[in-house]
Amino acid sequence: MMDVSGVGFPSKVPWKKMSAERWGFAMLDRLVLNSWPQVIHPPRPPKVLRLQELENQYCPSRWVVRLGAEEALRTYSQIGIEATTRARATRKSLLHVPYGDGEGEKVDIYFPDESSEALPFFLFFHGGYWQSGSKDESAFMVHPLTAQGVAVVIVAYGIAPKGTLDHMVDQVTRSVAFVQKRYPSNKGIYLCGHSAGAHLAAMMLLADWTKHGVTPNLRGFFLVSGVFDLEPIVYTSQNVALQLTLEDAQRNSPQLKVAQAQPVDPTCRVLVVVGQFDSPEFHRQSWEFYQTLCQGEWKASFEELHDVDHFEIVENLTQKDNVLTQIILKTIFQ
Ligand SMILES: N[C@@H](CC(=O)c1ccccc1NC=O)C(=O)O
Repeated sequence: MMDVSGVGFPSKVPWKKMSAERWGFAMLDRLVLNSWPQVIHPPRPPKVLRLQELENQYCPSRWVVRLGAEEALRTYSQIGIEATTRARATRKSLLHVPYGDGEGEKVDIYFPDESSEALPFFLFFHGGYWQSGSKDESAFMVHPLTAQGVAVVIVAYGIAPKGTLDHMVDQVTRSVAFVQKRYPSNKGIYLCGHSAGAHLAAMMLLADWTKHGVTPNLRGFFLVSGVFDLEPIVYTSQNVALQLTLEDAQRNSPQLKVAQAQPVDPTCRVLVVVGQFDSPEFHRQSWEFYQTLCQGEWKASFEELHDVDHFEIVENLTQKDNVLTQIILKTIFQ
């Protein structure tokens, strides 16, 4: 018998909705990943099977239970486009504002009705495995947040294969510094990222602001269904466009570095949140990152959101009475 007693699993995954075959693979994969690179007994399964399962774990659309994978991706994109069209038509905004000289280094800023600049600023970094998505389809949360007096900034960054991950991290750092410089009387800067965007937001926990001539007034992080240890990504098809070496992946893994980093402001909140229907690997990534934050001096919390998958978790930010929208507003106005 395999000893699975050490295989910690922090959350309620929808086992009932998951086929026995998927459950078996998921468990097998946890055993392999948790013991990687040591040899485990009984012998490891054939390499091809492990790679297939890794691929599966890191393909969020395959874990959507309410829709087929392609339809889930289409719906996500459609809701993002609709929310962005509505935000641009109904909110006061500054669109395509450059935060740097590089191609595509632009932000869209959406404002509440009041004309003050002494507002909380909420920056959003979209997902898409650092190789898809754009600010032009990612203004999900603009309506409910601006309605409550929060300025929302949707950030564009140069995706792969043109952009490298190191460059994306640098761009995101400059976008945060830009907002602080442009709105020095802000009432707090809050960073939110989804999936790959949560990784980019988490890298800001490690940023060296001295190089940027400003220390942003960072008051909170919302890391939604993120990837914080990039090593497994190297072995998936996502790496065809990304071309990460193991060293690139380690250098850009907040999971490996955040325990040693010092918060600029120890009262800054870090919320790690994952959807109930995210894959076991996504649950592991979020839970382990949260645990590591707790070992350091970060004021971290963890939420598993009931009855949502990798895409609904962000789609629902279009709604004011959604649980995550309410958590965000409570954190900002506590
Ligand atoms: N090709 C991926 C797409 C994906 O992962 C994704 C798409 C939109 C927003 C976030 C995503 N995941 C991580 O960044 C999939 O099929 O799930």
